[in-house]
Amino acid sequence: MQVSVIGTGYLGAVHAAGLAELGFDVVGIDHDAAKVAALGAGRAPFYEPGLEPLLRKGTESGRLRFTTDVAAAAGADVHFLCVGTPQQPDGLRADLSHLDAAVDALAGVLADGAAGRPPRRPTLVVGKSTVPVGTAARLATRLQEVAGPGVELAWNPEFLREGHAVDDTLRPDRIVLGVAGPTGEQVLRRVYAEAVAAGTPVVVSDLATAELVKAGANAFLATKISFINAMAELCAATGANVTTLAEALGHDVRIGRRFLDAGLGFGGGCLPKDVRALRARAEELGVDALSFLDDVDRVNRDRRTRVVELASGLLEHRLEGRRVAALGASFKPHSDDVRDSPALEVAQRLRERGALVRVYDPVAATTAARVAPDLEYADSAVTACRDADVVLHLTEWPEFRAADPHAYAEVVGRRLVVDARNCLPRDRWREAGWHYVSLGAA
Ligand SMILES: NC(=O)c1ccc[n+]([C@@H]2O[C@H](COP(=O)([O-])OP(=O)(O)OC[C@H]3O[C@@H](n4cnc5c(N)ncnc54)[C@H](O)[C@@H]3O)[C@@H](O)[C@H]2O)c1
Ligand SMILES: O=c1ccn([C@@H]2O[C@H](COP(=O)(O)OP(=O)(O)O[C@H]3O[C@H](CO)[C@@H](O)[C@H](O)[C@H]3O)[C@@H](O)[C@H]2O)c(=O)[nH]1
Repeated sequence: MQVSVIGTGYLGAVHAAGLAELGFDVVGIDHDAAKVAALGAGRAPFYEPGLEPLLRKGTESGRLRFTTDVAAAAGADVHFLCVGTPQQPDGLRADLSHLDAAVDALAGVLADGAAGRPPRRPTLVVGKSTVPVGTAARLATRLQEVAGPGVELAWNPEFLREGHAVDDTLRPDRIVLGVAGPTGEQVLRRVYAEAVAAGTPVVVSDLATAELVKAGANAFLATKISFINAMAELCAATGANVTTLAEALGHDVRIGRRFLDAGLGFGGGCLPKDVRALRARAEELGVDALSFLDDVDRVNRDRRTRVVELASGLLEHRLEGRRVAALGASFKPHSDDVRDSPALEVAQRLRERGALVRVYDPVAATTAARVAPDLEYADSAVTACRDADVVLHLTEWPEFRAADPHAYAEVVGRRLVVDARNCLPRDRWREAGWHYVSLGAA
């Protein structure tokens, strides 16, 4: 089976490499020539553990290639849409212009009689991008108008996590198939045959339900994080400990411990924008019941302010010229993605207030420097801490948790640390002479 993957960013590049690994002939299409060149040479244009070996294996076998030319999709039987659906400038709704452009370009290639296209070949187009409910039905109509009735659209949302993307792609925890016609389920079951044989549950639905599964999953995860962060505020006000609280709540299997890590809150290219887009879409449809998502977003944004204020307070609210060491820049560990990164926002806000902020991140210095060039970047945590008046632990990379607080203590100006991810070994830091402050525990 020949497959095209349109949009080869964090989602599409891994999906394309994963499908080649499963034995399909794959062409990845993206209009970013630099990305295409890197991928074609077997190099990942972003940090994702395990992706490069897969890319190299695929490209060397000839099963995986990349191009900027959408006409290369003509020979494929299945086309996956993986382009971005970022936030519109209003900061709420999803911007579907990339997806519309990709569908229009693909429809032109798939139209009966288009150059290089065998006539009347049945074709499946599969949306994987995260979209507001109703998008798939609109795109299905658009595709059939331009490309003819032989082209069917399905929606197959993606649940991969950055930092675990390869494993999540090859061994997903569920497969959701939103289908509108006879071939969608049949073809996608062939695509995912290996995972299905290994016992991965498959949920088949209509298009709208599939779109809502994805939006619902991310909104639920975000709600869980904001819930524990709201409880962390209460812990801070009462001297209770949010980590112990989360542990005890998590023993109830109906609740579960995962996604109850209180701290600086959620960021990235997915959760923040998807929560806002779901809220905005519900409002457009006249459904007010999801208005609580405004609070989920507000609680989350407040965490960043709280860390800025905590750091400022420790420095007697005189930030001008004070040295701040920021440990972490990416939105989460094992990723170099700084889209809506809480860590980077805190660093930038302190810089705007006059602090001299030196950042260290094991992999995200390059991506961070692109969007925040006015911060200083160090090549090690110890270098970032040199002469610092306060140290902020902002992204929970394992190396920060494992570090010896004595090593940092020897180089800093003052032994003040804000553990914005609540996971440094506080007793060890205190024993090493640090004034340790966290978000949600005394
Ligand atoms: N990043 C994730 O972990 C993840 C996981 C699940 C779902 N998603 C969803 O997947 C979608 C893509 O997310 P991403 O993080 O990979 O975004 P991204 O910005 O990393 O990648 C999108 C890619 O699409 C390309 N593109 C845009 N318009 C194009 C066009 N007309 N033709 C060809 N290429 C085009 C861009 O150049 C870019 O390389 C979004 O809807 C996102 O919400 C992302
Ligand atoms: O208990 C927790 C868990 C996570 N986070 C933060 O939440 C954000 C998102 O984390 P995570 O969900 O692991 O990262 P993503 O790679 O953005 O993955 C989410 O977004 C993807 C894109 O839609 C989905 O495919 C995934 O299923 C969904 O988990 C990060 O900033 C984390 O630091 C917390 O603050 N506390």
